[in-house]
Amino acid sequence: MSIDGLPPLREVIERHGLQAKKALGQNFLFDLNLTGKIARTAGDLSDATVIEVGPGPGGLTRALLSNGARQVIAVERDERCLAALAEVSDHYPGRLEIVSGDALKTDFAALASEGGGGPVKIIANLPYNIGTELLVRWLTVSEWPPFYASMTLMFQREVAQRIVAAPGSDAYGRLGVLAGWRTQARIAFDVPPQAFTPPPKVTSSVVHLEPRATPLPTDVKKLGRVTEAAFGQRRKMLRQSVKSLGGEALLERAGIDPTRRAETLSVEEFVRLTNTV
Ligand SMILES: C[S@@+](CC[C@H](N)C(=O)[O-])C[C@H]1O[C@@H](n2cnc3c(N)ncnc32)[C@H](O)[C@@H]1O
Repeated sequence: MSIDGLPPLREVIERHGLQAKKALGQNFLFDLNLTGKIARTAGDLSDATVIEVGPGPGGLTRALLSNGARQVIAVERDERCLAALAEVSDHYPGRLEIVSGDALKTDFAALASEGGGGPVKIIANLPYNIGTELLVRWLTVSEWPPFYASMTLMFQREVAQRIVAAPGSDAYGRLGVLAGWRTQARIAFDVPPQAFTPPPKVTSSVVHLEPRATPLPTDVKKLGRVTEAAFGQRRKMLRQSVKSLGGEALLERAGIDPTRRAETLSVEEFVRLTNTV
């Protein structure tokens, strides 16, 4: 037995024949200290509805529940994992809802509204192949403040660095502007490849994001067009890179020096530029 009273994860995996599938981005976490650390990064869960994407055999799910999550709603695509997850659900009666399906086809706001109330916290060791796409969807939800109070998510470190990047750094680009527009994001800690089974090729990082207290209103599609143009030619001066959107005249109207480059603009300046287009 593990400290949570359930069988050790390695045994669960073997008993249910859960060989990791690469196509599903399956890199499992067995270390309860580590899954506990991820759960604690999300803060107090006792009042929360937690949404987890990709519970797999239930390593992180178990940590969320043993760290007191009032309710966990977990969306898993791999039907082979459902029996193992049902055992976790039996161990924590009434606290784990398993949704069998594809996260990319899931309406998370609707799912959250079916929960028992309290703040919604998204916590996941995401499959790498769909992690960025899911994050972008959650950042661009039309209702603001959003349905979630926070997101605590595992990414490849390189992606995590792009999410939290500040102006002036090489990692700063479209993803950083989008994340900074809507949230305050920080890297909580790194996780080495050998913490996973099987180990991925690269180091991972847990990122914690909270919606900005003061929103920066703009049109997300327009913001996307501006950052695409600006970072499409990131080494060029803005008067050149945003020429198709109005070039020098636009930049002057927005009060931005046309000789600057995209990577020097703050998120607030990108929003101002977008609202001037
Ligand atoms: C990196 S593993 C994490 C597993 C487990 N949470 C852990 O930490 O050990 C990613 C999980 O996401 C699941 N997954 C992959 N694509 C998915 C999708 N489109 N929708 C829902 N789950 C998906 C995989 O089957 C796998 O269980």
